[in-house]
Amino acid sequence: TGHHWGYGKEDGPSAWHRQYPVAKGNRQSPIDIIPNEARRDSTLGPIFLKYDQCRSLNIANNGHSVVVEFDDSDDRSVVLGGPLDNPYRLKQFHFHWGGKGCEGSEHTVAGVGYASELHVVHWNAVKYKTYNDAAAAPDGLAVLGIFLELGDDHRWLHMITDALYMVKFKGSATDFKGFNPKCLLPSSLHYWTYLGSLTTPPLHESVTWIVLKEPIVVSEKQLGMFRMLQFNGEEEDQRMRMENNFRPPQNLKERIVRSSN
Ligand SMILES: Cc1cc(=S)c(O)co1
Ligand SMILES: [Zn+2]
Repeated sequence: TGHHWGYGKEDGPSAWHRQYPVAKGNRQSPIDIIPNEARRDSTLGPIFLKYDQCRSLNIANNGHSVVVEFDDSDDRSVVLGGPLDNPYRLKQFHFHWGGKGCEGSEHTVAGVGYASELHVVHWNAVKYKTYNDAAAAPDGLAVLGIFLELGDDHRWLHMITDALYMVKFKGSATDFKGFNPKCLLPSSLHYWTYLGSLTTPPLHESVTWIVLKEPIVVSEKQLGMFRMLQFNGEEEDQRMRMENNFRPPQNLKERIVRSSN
């Protein structure tokens, strides 16, 4: 009920602080990553993505993005290593993108954005009993950020774009079994890491960000399929194309970004 947040003029990122004051906090995301200012940290090991036993469940339109959810009832699929003190359980992944031909990533690199950004969300089930507890804790979440740049068709992205017509409207969902996000990774797992937040309300400052340096390549045609999604529900008479669902970079404040070797 009541006025919900969105990406429009009245309800977009510049207005979120009214209902979510943490929007002006000290560890907000995304940020502009400046490679030359990132601290190379030899104590930062590689990250490991153990996704072989992952079990995808469904794909849904939540009115803000398209989300693929996983069975997180055990430690079958986790991310570990790098800046993380223990394994974090795979929960969901979703995307942020721009309008046709425009930038739509959330993190930028030396002021330059990409066409889109994939977020793979994991939670600390070692320290927290539920995802919701973890989502509100300073070391509760680990989100892998992967940039999408425009070029040739991505060999596997069609598995997602082929399903988008089933989740056109807010509140729609459909079965989505047997999808392994490993197929959406670039060849290198070199990364930048820093302490930040969710990039959508409630903007909890609970995320250890791991942003991969190497983008994956998708075609304008494939990315255009995401823009067939709508922010609105089927019953709403105001049709709003789902695009530009990204938050702009936030103040780094007293943080440093570290770089894997
Ligand atoms: C949990 C979660 C994380 C991100 S980054 C997002 O955009 C929405 O929900
Ligand atoms: Zn996100």
